[in-house]
Amino acid sequence: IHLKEANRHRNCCSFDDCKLTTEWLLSRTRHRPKIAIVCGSGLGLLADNVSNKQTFRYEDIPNFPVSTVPGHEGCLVFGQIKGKSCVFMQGRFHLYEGYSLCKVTFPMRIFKLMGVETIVVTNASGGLCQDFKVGDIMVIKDHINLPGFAGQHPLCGPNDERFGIRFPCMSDAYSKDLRKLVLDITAELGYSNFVREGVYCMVSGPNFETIAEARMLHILGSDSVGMDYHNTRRKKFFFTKQ
Ligand SMILES: O=P(O)(O)O[C@H]1O[C@H](CO)[C@@H](O)[C@H]1O
Ligand code: HPA
Repeated sequence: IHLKEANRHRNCCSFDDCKLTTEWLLSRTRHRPKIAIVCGSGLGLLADNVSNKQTFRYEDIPNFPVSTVPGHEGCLVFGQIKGKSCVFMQGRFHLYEGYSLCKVTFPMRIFKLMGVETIVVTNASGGLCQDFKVGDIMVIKDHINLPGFAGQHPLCGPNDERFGIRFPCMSDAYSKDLRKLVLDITAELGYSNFVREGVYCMVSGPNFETIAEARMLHILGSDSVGMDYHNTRRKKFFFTKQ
């Protein structure tokens, strides 16, 4: 038990650590998801209505951190939506919980090893754009990784090419096709008046921004700000709810 607890905080994000966790999961589920959905604060209910549901508590998964924030259930849920296998994170990890960014992003490596190709990330965030209203949904088209500027980055350290290249290109981080799909579908549903596109800025939290900080982030080009690490590569996109 002590070792299990220690591993939650130990970095243990090596290829072998990730392989162990992936094999543990794949030997316990028949699901082979191609889509992963990360549920932000209060959005865990997205996983409630999947068929053939199978749930693992984070505390039972080797090397997985646990959720410590209210509104983050702490479960990995496998299931099908319209016949497509998906995996949901009911609760994500944050830098402000005391986890390293390597640990915060650990599930992304597991998803990659499991064969996931598309990641949908959702979170609660603060609107900076004057046109946004409380409750609007923003589809993220690009981001500013503020902690990354100060060396807080999960890809710092030795690079294992099995996970990807040393210098990933980020000029097309969020899939244009998927973003268009969201905008088309929400328009069809008549939601266009509260669905926006914009630039998300990550800060470490846990305090919300001062007025001066919020103004600065807006001047720098951010439309919304949150404490969630979403630094992703291709084929991924995410929503953020203001
Ligand atoms: O939806 P989540 O991930 O919780 O995002 C944001 O919401 C919480 C603050 O209200 C913080 O955790 C912040 O990161
Ligand atoms: O206004 C905010 N700022 C940072 N993180 C947040 N998460 C929810 N709202 C906010």
